[in-house]
Amino acid sequence: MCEAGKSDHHSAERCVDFPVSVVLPAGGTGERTGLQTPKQFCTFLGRPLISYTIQAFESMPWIQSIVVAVAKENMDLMTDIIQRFKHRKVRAVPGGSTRHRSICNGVLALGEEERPAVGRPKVVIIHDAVRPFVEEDFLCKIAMAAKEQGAAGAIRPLVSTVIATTSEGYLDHSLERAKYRASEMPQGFTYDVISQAYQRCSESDFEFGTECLHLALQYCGTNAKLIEGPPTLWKVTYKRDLAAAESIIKETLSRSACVITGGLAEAVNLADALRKAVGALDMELDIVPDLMGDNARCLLKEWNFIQVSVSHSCLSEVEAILVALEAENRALLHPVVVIWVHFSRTDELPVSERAPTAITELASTAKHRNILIYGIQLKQSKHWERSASRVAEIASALIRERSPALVGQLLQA
Ligand SMILES: Nc1ccn([C@@H]2O[C@H](COP(=O)(O)OP(=O)(O)OP(=O)(O)O)[C@@H](O)[C@H]2O)c(=O)n1
Ligand SMILES: O=C(CO)[C@H](O)[C@H](O)COP(=O)(O)O
Repeated sequence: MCEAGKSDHHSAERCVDFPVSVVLPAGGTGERTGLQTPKQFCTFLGRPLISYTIQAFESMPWIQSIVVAVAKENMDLMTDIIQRFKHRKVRAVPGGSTRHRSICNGVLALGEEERPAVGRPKVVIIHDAVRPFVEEDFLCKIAMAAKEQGAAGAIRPLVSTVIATTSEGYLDHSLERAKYRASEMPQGFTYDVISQAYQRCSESDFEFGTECLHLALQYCGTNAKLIEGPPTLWKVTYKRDLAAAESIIKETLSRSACVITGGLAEAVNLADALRKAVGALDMELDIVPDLMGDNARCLLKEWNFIQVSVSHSCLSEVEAILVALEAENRALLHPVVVIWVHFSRTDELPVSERAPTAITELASTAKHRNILIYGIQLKQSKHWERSASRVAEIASALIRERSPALVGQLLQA
């Protein structure tokens, strides 16, 4: 059995040693958001929601292929998203007029796979495109249970009581809440169970049904294993859910940063003071002298960089970070934040007066490459440690907000 709870690719790969493919229904219009754009194509930090969901699955090495079912009118848009964000395992197929029809098209497409390297899957995971936060250890449990039982699905406790109403709008009866669960996604099925369920189900199921697990039970006699999932599995349904999703994405990107000091004693002291101060703001800092050799691992790990420059140094250190980030193609999926902290001596003219436009110009070029540069200035003085906690507050706010409007600004600590 899987070493449940461990979110590392290797343990998941050891557990899931059979072919798994994913169907993402993304053919809806998102009427309940009240927006023109279907919610799966709404963008967060410059990237559509559907790309976040795809990326979550694509990053798991044991997922062999992903089929996305989209409305015909959005097929070009979807193809563009797949190319722009370099999704490698994905194929788009036409969706249907209901969610079940879209899922069925995706399952059929898995059976008609033409690429010889991608065989018919043992297990098919079905997951709404509008649930972007899927964790590997949980998905692993669903895949394993689906292989063993034929079907498995995520559940959550109900937050409200479910009641039945009379046709006149009065209370008929209420259900005992503790006995019931909300059925969420992902769900997993053996390929044979889900394909037979869709071959056998009725037009009425296709038109009005909302539950794939029910089709497996009714048409294949397969009782699904139910597994309680994390709260982040919730479905983006209303406009407020889009704001909540954006806030979770920003929070995930803001947990840590890499501080580059150049090895100078004053910069290292400042970096240590920053580390203490951001600790109180729930952020962790890695402090390195440069991004060479082993330290280059920060380029692969971090979305945020703080370059501490002392005295007369210029923006060349920031330029070097940009070159390194571009070489790694780091800003493809998320905007990367680079904060230049300039620590000047008391007798020195502030950068804002020496080279007022340098940071603005550099930031404006970098912004087109999805790298957001901000500047913070502080002077060495007896009270510089107090200023250091101010730098930490400003840096943490810039990292959390990732505001394109503030790029190129040189703020005073
Ligand atoms: N004909 C449809 C309808 C829905 N879906 C997908 O099923 C998932 C869950 O459905 P839901 O949240 O109901 O999405 P919408 O149908 O788009 O929303 P609404 O009901 O508010 O219109 C979404 O990823 C949606 O794109 C689909 O693939 N094909
Ligand atoms: O969670 C579910 C799985 O059983 C829902 O049925 C699914 O997400 C469809 O959503 P909606 O009914 O809003 O189209």
